[in-house]
Amino acid sequence: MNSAAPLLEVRNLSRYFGAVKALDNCSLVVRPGEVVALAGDNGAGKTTMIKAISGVYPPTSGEILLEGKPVSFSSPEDAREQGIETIYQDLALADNLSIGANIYLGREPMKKAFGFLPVLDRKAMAKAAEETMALLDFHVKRLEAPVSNFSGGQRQAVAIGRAVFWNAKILIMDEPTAALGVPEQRKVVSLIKSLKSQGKGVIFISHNLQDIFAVSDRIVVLRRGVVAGARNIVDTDHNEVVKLMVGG
Ligand SMILES: Nc1ncnc2c1ncn2[C@@H]1O[C@H](COP(=O)(O)OP(=O)(O)OP(=O)(O)O)[C@@H](O)[C@H]1O
Repeated sequence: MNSAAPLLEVRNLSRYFGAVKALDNCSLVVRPGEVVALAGDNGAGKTTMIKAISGVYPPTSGEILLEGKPVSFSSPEDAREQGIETIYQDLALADNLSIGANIYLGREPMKKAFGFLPVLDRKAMAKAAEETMALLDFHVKRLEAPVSNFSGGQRQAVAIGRAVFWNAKILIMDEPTAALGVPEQRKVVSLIKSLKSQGKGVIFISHNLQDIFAVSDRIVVLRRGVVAGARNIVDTDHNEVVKLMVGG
């Protein structure tokens, strides 16, 4: 059992959209090196939960604590700066750019050429790409190739690498394996394991119970906006999780 102090604590979080209680009094905890799966049927509140944690929606009520301190986020950029990075299914990569350029996307490193002219620091980008991908133990033949050349799993690695490079403490992943073939799903599962070993906290949404059981320490099941159950993965099985998801 992981008894470290929580990296992230969500306390009694609610988010209403008019009369719709998308999330009602939901709590969860993520410790360093822990993977927490967020599961639930369509409309259960998973997306609302990650959007509330990542600064997209202010909660209607409740508290978010990061390393024990209450935080509030004015935007996803603000959440990112405080260490919470969300990777959506579209990955937000610029396809025509290299891994290094994607890592620095919107935060391009500049250097002075000839003592005065600011130019892109391509060496810094290449170094970031090399070091980050090595840290994730993920290897591609040509680091400088546009990321459009890469497979779905490799692109997922680039998006994860970017978050790691910028010191994310918590990575939230929305269906990271959904659009991938089986070998690529395995790669992403091993990437998530490497995040664990670096002490990151991971929250991931998945409909795929096999992936959930392969990589998670705990599972939080939402149903109609409330936490239907939270289990250590070793204490539950597919049957129980499905029951929690559908109710009754
Ligand atoms: N912006 C919004 N305005 C009004 N209602 C919303 C909004 N976003 C979500 N909801 C409602 O809140 C509930 C939870 O939706 P949410 O998208 O969080 O579920 P989900 O578990 O992510 O579902 P899915 O697996 O289908 O993506 C649903 O009833 C949804 O219709």
